[in-house]
Amino acid sequence: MARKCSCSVDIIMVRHGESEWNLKNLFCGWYDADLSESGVQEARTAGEALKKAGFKFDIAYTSVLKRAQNTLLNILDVQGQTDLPIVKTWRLNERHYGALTGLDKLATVEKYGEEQVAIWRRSFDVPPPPMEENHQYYDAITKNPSLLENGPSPDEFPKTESLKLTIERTLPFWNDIVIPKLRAKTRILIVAHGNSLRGIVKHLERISDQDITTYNLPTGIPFKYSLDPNMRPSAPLEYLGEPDVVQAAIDKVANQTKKK
Ligand SMILES: O=C(OP(=O)(O)O)[C@H](O)COP(=O)(O)O
Repeated sequence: MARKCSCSVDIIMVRHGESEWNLKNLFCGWYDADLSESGVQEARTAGEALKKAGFKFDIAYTSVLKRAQNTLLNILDVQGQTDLPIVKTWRLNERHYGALTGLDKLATVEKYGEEQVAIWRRSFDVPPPPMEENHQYYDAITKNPSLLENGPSPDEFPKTESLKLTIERTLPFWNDIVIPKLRAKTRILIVAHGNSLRGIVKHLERISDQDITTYNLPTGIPFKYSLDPNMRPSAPLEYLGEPDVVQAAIDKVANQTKKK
């Protein structure tokens, strides 16, 4: 009888809980907004879901931005692995939202129209206009100590990013760091952002440039991939949450640019 092979390996990813700027409905990108009160609660609920499902990890990866880092710390606090090694990388940062950083999403729709904002927000390869030095948040971003310590080199530092550009700097992390660890059966938790994770999901599920434009990830709900020996998922991502709760959280993100 042929031996059954448990060759698949799981990886868990989470978009951080609601941030103060998600709550205010502002484009955030590389601005270092912290979690809102509900964001902290979402993170703790994510920790409970992981604990209930019995997940244990060997290492966690997160971005250099505090909304992702604090989500991770809250998850680990609840799930019981506060001593887990944590690696921070700018390659998991949210996409840089360029000149849109700090703008209200609905006010931006009113000024530029729904179609233009949809292109900036969800098109695959059209970046928002670049952030110039006179931008209100230029110094807050370029002088953020966390970004100076663990960020990109000055020549890699973006002024804006499309999803395509975001994927181009996230994939080296996936291919060079995550894949070898997964091959060694390391149990990995990644806590990152809406668009850096959309990039990874697009890559794994081979979602087309067109279809990714309507794909949204909810805040604070962990999802799992089981990857085969070729590091390909045999199925779409699986959320650790009730389907109606997941769908409501996805719709909330999709509707951020729609009038109530
Ligand atoms: O910073 C952001 O994402 P994040 O809250 O996942 O870090 C963006 O403002 C998300 O906005 P979007 O969903 O309009 O791309």
